[in-house]
Amino acid sequence: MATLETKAANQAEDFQIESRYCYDMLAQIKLEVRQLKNQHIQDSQFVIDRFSNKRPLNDDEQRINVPKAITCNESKREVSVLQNVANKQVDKVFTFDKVFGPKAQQRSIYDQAISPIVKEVLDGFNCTVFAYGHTGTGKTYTMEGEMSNKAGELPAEAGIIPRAVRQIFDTLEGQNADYSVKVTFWELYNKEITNLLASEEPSKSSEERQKKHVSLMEDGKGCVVVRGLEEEAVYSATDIYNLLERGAARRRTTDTLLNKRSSRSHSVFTITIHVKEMTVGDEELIKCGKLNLVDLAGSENISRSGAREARAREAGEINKSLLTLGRVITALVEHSFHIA
Ligand SMILES: Nc1ncnc2c1ncn2[C@@H]1O[C@H](COP(=O)(O)OP(=O)(O)OP(=O)(O)O)[C@@H](O)[C@H]1O
Repeated sequence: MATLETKAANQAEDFQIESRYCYDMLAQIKLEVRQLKNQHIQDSQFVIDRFSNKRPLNDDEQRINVPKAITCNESKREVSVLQNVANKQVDKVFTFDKVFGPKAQQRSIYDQAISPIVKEVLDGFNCTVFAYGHTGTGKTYTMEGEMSNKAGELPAEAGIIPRAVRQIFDTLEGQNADYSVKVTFWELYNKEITNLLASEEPSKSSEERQKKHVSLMEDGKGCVVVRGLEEEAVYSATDIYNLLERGAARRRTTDTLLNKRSSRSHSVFTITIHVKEMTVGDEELIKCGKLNLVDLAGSENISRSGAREARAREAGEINKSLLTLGRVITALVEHSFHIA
């Protein structure tokens, strides 16, 4: 009899295929939701862009000659999943807003897919970028990559988060703006939220630390807030890189058959920017934009990842939450009032 976890895993997989999210060991899907909402726009509107990014084969995969599972056609914006059914090649073709092949560099993905979103955040919009995909496909690499080198320069392998941070500070400083920037970084593991930026309290046991409750609540205005999560004020890109390094090192990861350092949690890094605008008369206008950068835990085929017992339960939780997220996004796209 199928366990609840296995059912959730199977449902998640079916969902991914049915809802045209092509998934595969080698394919990484980035899904981004931009919520256009600020002081001047009352109605919020959602724009969904889907990007597909295929990572290159790693050394182990090349050594054992892993067969090609997908191909990308960047100009046609298509990803084909290669399938052989009863000795017949029956490929499935998926179309995206933009497809990045295995040779795509971190910089080009950022410039084409993310930089326009960061500009909107600086204009006072709230935007969210999700990295979504099968385990081991490069979500954390794309979101974090290499943070920054000692000289504070961006290395070629820097991912979306360090690049977004750099763009935000370069723009604000270039405009000579009167601004403040705050960040939060937290992870959702099973049903527990952990503040990844909490200061170290070596005297306290992990049990005691967990008692400091951080929980998801509704604020009564239809918005979700994370209660107990303190925002950290930051004054430079380097401040954020230091915090990020501390936070990223605390994320729960484990060794699976599909990824040596697999993230077992969803992580959410949020940058909130307040910019003082010109004043008219006595009125002072503050522009506020928020950028959420979400690195989701990998959707997982439990048998292929080698997960057992607690790990299989954990994978079940991951798949269940991804399934729910998928349903929420589908409901937003269809402007439904209810989530099926
Ligand atoms: N474009 C790329 N170029 C080179 N190496 C990559 C690329 N994408 C991913 N990798 C490497 O592949 C491995 C798996 O990537 P990563 O940990 O980012 O996957 P993930 O999707 O976050 O997995 P999980 O869901 O299990 O956490 C890492 O060693 C990473 O450095």
